[in-house]
Amino acid sequence: MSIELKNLKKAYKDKMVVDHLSLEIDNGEFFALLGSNGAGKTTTIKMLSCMLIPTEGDAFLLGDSIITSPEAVKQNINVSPQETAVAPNLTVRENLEFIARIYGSGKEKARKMSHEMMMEFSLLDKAKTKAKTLSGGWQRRLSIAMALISKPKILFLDEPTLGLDVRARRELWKVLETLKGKVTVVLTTHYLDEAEALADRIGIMHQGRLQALGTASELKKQHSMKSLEDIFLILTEEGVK
Ligand SMILES: Nc1ncnc2c1ncn2[C@@H]1O[C@H](COP(=O)(O)OP(=O)(O)OP(=O)(O)O)[C@@H](O)[C@H]1O
Repeated sequence: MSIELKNLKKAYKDKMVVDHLSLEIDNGEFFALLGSNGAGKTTTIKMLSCMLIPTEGDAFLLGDSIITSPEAVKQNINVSPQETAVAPNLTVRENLEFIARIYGSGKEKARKMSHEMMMEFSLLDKAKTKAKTLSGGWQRRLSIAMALISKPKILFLDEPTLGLDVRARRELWKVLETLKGKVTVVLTTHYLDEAEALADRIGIMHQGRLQALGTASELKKQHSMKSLEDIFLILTEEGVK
């Protein structure tokens, strides 16, 4: 088991944002969390990545509790957040080296790891380009490479293809596909086709609760519907509890 959520809850005053979420995600699984705006996806990811303390409940990442062992959890994870994490005035290579150094690599090792990452992510010919001059798609690609340079066992991707054009999205999908089976990935997205194309399993959240869970074909079978979009619309309708 890679990730185990046990009755995870987050409330702001009397507003329940994540409502007793329980879920298990396997090692190497590519898991997509869907839900409309405000469903609680980002809050869930922030709690799992120890950026936000739950109001109640707990989660275990590779056996470590986010409440009692956040430092151990942080050793195994990384996040590519919604707002891209790249330093705009550093080049692609410098951004990667900077992160590798933060994670404790010496100068030579950081250089070597950055080179490997640039090869893996087809960033080599952009090595000397300042991040701020890259297109949104390439910035996001760099942000994911930066998140992977620490060799995390679990990677959280919050809306990785937000704002990208169709071609840039498809290009990024190819990159994400190469992660399958190697790293446990939890991805949030508003693109249902993205979840269907990439994820082993999909969870649909609505008002802080998990309304559905399964592979795309299981969800279609369960709801006797051909399209994930129709299922999503029914499960996330106003007033549905
Ligand atoms: N610091 C905060 N104080 C009060 N309410 C908050 C705070 N942070 C988030 N919320 C509320 O929690 C709810 C869930 O937000 P969250 O960002 O987790 O949703 P989401 O599913 O990621 O949405 P989106 O798809 O729009 O990114 C929203 O109603 C949001 O307004």
